Amino acid sequence: MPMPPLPFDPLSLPRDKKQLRRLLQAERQALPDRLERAVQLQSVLRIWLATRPDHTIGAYWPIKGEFDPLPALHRWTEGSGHGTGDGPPRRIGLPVMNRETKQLRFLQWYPGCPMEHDAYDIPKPQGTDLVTPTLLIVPCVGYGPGGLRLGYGGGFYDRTLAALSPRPYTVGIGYAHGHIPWLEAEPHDIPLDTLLTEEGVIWQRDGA
Ligand SMILES: Nc1nc2c(c(=O)[nH]1)N(C=O)[C@@H](CNc1ccc(C(=O)N[C@@H](CCC(=O)O)C(=O)O)cc1)CN2
Ligand SMILES: Nc1ncnc2c1ncn2[C@@H]1O[C@H](COP(=O)(O)OP(=O)(O)OP(=O)(O)O)[C@@H](O)[C@H]1O
Repeated sequence: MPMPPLPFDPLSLPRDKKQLRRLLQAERQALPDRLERAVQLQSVLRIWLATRPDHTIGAYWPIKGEFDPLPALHRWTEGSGHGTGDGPPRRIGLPVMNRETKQLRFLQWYPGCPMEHDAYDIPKPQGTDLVTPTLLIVPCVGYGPGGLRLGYGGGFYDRTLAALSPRPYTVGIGYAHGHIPWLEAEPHDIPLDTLLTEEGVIWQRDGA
């Protein structure tokens, strides 16, 4: 289903990364039809997940108007191995920041599990099992060509991905207004494998 045009002017995006992050977050909060876009993105994510072989997925608890991936993921946990009905259990992990290494680890989450706040006041699971996701759902403030991602500027995902072996598959998720056609990679940027918006699978790395 095509969405109505976005009410923002992409030509007005500032070149300065700090200002760009701030503007895109304000645009996201101000999206007049964010609910409709979120519903559309839930369905894009749910359908895309059905193509994946994973049993453990790392996600995030939405903040600052981010898309909430947890409804689609919770539904995913209720299915099992490629529709055969009896695959291994499916698990969701949420990120926990390590202050020293500035990397993320993932603790199992299920609806109603014990939670506490992290250093940025983001809810995180408390005392649940550490999990090893084979797929990471990565929230994007913005995104550029070739799977390039703009986050909040902490560098947590890049650091985490640089340290992980094997590296999980990464799917970036965000609303279409976050498209920055001229965004350029910095040396530490690790491109995403796939990008999803409410408009569908908008990018996929060759061979991914
Ligand atoms: N929902 C969600 N959870 C997540 C992330 C994310 O992007 N989204 N992260 C992805 O890495 C990690 C947390 N990273 C974050 C980094 C910065 C800020 C933040 O609020 N930054 C302030 C500026 C703070 C400063 O300059 O010191 C801001 O944006 O106003 C929040 C989360 C792990 N959890
Ligand atoms: N692998 C790494 N090793 C060391 N420093 C890194 C690494 N990756 C990123 N950084 C540092 O983290 C900082 C923020 O990176 P960047 O601007 O790419 O953040 P971001 O991806 O937008 O944020 P986030 O992942 O937290 O949402 C940069 O100053 C960068 O030097």
